[in-house]
Amino acid sequence: MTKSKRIALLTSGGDAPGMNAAIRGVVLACEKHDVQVYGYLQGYNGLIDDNYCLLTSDDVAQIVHLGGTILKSARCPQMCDDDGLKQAATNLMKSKIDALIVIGGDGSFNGLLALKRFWPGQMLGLPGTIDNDLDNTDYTIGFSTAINTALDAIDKIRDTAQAFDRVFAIELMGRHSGHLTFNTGIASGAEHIMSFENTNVSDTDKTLSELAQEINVIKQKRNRSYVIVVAENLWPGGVQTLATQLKQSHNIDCTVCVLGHIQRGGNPDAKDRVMATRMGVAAVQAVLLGETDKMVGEVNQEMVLVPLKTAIQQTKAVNSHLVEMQSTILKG
Ligand SMILES: Nc1ncnc2c1ncn2[C@@H]1O[C@H](COP(=O)(O)OP(=O)(O)O)[C@@H](O)[C@H]1O
Ligand SMILES: O=P(O)(O)OC[C@H]1O[C@](O)(COP(=O)(O)O)[C@@H](O)[C@@H]1O
Repeated sequence: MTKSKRIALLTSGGDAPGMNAAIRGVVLACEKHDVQVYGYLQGYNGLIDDNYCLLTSDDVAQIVHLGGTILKSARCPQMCDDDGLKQAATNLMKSKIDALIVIGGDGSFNGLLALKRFWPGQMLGLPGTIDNDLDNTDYTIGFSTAINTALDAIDKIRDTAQAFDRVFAIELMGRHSGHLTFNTGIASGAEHIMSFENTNVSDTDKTLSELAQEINVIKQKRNRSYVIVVAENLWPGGVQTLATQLKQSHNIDCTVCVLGHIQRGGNPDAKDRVMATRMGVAAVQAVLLGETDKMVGEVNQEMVLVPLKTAIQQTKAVNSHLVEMQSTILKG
């Protein structure tokens, strides 16, 4: 790649701690190779509205430790129709962009593949989502930090739960995958994990009775706190409904806490900062080598390039050993 090459960079979908570290990695690697970085703002909206700023090492000097994303993020429905895609392609061509790097989740990668129909440039994706649901990478940017954030919150809930011998149901994010719920549940010593991988919601009465029985057994042995972690979008009606049903059907008081967007914020931990930086640099190297339509992933601590199509073919399953282990050491 010669001096005049241009890379467009944007963050899309749910923001994730470590996105800024990835942005910094891209910008610093580009500066080493005299590549200009066009930072498009607010996800794909920036491409459609031609809203960008040129990024230099000065702009990324103090961001490695910051959560969120300096480029802002968004969900951009216009990318799902041809008019939006054509507008994005026109703007990329107008600025003579050679390659587009998108930091986001599987939806954002679908956006890249859709844009391919109208724009011939190189495309690279970096996995950025707290959900860790992208296949062909061991981890996504933000997952590790989100677990630690949730863990910190649950440890605090445990203190008050223990003081009152209360039952708590705590809802975790993850959209339709249980990576956050399972890992946080195990790390926090939750008495019960309710996630897609281990919970039958087709017969909620049965599941509820079994849960109530478990809670009662523990409470009879010795009154103490009981923490249930619940994946969002799992229980019909949500976690509040679960608590109401426990009271109505089994006379068990259950306090609800929805951790929500707190899991998306905060300073990225060391693991996310290092991995995101590596991924940003690896993406630029891939562009310089002429690669396209690939996701940069981390497998066994090595950077890998995976075709975008393969990366989004299926959602990454929660490690079955974790699910099995949990059912061995604790019911639920
Ligand atoms: N099928 C698609 N075609 C075109 N663009 C898409 C498609 N799916 C998602 N996108 C774009 O990617 C954005 C982010 O996707 P979303 O699923 O919300 O988050 P994530 O990238 O974190 O999975 C969407 O708002 C949209 O702009
Ligand atoms: O902030 P929003 O738009 O309500 O989205 C919430 C969703 O975003 C996430 O936090 C992250 O998901 P994505 O990375 O796929 O966008 C999910 O866990 C959650 O279901």
